[in-house]
Order: sequence, then structure tokens, then C-alpha cells
Amino acid sequence: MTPVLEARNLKRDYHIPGSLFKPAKTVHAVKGVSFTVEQGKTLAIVGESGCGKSTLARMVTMIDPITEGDMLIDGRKVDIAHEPLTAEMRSKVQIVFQNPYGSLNPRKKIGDILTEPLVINTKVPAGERRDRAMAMLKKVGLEEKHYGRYPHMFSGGQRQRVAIARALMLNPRLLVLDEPVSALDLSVQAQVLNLLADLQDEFKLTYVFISHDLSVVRHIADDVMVMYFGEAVEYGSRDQVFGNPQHSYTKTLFAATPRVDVDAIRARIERRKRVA
Ligand SMILES: Nc1ncnc2c1ncn2[C@@H]1O[C@H](COP(=O)(O)OP(=O)(O)OP(=O)(O)O)[C@@H](O)[C@H]1O
Repeated sequence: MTPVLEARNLKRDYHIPGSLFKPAKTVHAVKGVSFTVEQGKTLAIVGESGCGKSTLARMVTMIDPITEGDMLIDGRKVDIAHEPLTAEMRSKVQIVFQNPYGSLNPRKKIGDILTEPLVINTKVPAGERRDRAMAMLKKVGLEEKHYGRYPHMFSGGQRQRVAIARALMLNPRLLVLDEPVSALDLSVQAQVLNLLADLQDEFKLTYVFISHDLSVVRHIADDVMVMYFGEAVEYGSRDQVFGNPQHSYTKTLFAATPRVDVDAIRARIERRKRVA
């Protein structure tokens, strides 16, 4: 089967112009990484701040151009530096950002936030846009009454549910989740992770999940790529990478990370739900 996402030796440089006192320089943010993600699977990308995770996320989401290498989505090469992006390709990949407080326009009602991608990218009529947004609210665990409310009326976890709903409005194939639960309390993190797992099952979604939190990665990933200074120093199945890390950086990273038991939190939430 053709993978939903394939990256071949992807590179991204940033050119920083010089000034009177500083020479111009080039930052090699991503130095040639290759990976594939099959439909319905989750690739987690981990690494410390500055290793190139967000740059990679922006290339995969077709926000940033690729400096060198190839990226294929559903087997089709994408190169936004040389070819205009079609609405069809744009709708295939959507992103959810870390900060649910900054990523939603505070002046727009939830209904407008959800229908906006349809207004911009499709010819779906207004009535159907509303119906689809209402249905999506329910899919992410919110209610129809939330349609007319503003983002400030929601908790962090609810806002992240809205951001996920917005990302799904165009029926994407691939979701790039850039630290989607890092800003949330632990118990809320588990709820949002459960939601993402349910949505993945229901819509056969493919995830690229960027995180610095190894306990979260262990919970959700099928495959794991560890990045270090722009390079993929480790790439394999979750069990391979966690069970038998090869690179010294990965070993140090794992040794330095306290394990938060997400499974235990999830079980506790389920128990509470049963009691309530
Ligand atoms: N727009 C830019 N212009 C110049 N350099 C940049 C730009 N964006 C990122 N960089 C540099 O590229 C490298 C990788 O940054 P990137 O933000 O992708 O890393 P990251 O792993 O996502 O870090 P964080 O978790 O802190 O966001 C860093 O050295 C960063 O300073």
C-alpha cells in the first residue's frame, strides 16, 4: 500500500542575513531525514528544543518549503517552492498546535472557526457547513450549544478539542500534532489522547505526533523517530526504540525522563466514569 506520507532525505536551511557586525549564516535546521507513515499509524518525533521538530512539522504541513529532498503525500510529490498548492492537497494535511489559547481566534465564535476551512477551500453551501460543524463538535466530545460560543468560554482541554475539530473539517488524511497536549493538565492530557486514538480509529487517520514527552510517545506511537541537531539519530518501531535504543543520545534522553504512567491515568478516568 502507498504510504500516506513519505519523506526522502528532507532538508531545510534557514538563511540569516548578515549585518554590519555579524556575517550572514545558514542554519541547517533539518539535515536530511527519511521516513514513511502508513495509513492509520502514528509516527512520533521526539527530541529536545531546537532539534528541528517544528521545522519538519511545517514542511510536512506544506507551510514551509523544502530546501532539498522529496516529500510524497499519498504517493504524490509536493514541492511548494515550485508548484502552487492545490486546495485538494492542502486539505489532505492539517495541523494542531500546542497552545490551545493562542491557536483559536478569540473574536470568532466556535461555529465560524469550524466552518472557515470549508468557506476557504470548498463550495459547500452554508446550511451544510453548519451541519458538518455541529456533527464534528459531537465527534470531539463537545455539544451543539457550543457552536455559538467564543473560545474564552472554554477550558484548555475543550479548546484543544475545538482545534482538533477544526483540523478535521476538511477530512484530512494526515494530522500533524505539534505538542498537542503539552500545555494541558495531566488528567486532561489523557482525555485528549484518548480522543485522538478514537478519532484515528474512526477516520483511519494518520498522525505525525511531535512531542518531547516520552511517556506520551510510548502511549500513542507505532513508530518513533528521535531527532538530534537536525538529524534522525534513531528511527524504528516503538518497541524497538524504547526496548533497545541504539544511539547514545537516545539512551541519555530516556535515562533523564521520569516515567509518567499515562495508562494508569487512563484507567483511573475510566473507573471514575463508571462510578459517575
Ligand atoms: N525562521 C527561522 N529562521 C532562522 N532559524 C530558524 C527559524 N526557525 C527555526 N530556526 C532554527 O532552526 C533550528 C530548529 O528549530 P525548530 O524550531 O525546528 O526546533 P524544535 O525542535 O521544534 O524546537 P522547539 O521545540 O523549541 O520548537 C533551531 O536552531 C532554530 O533556531
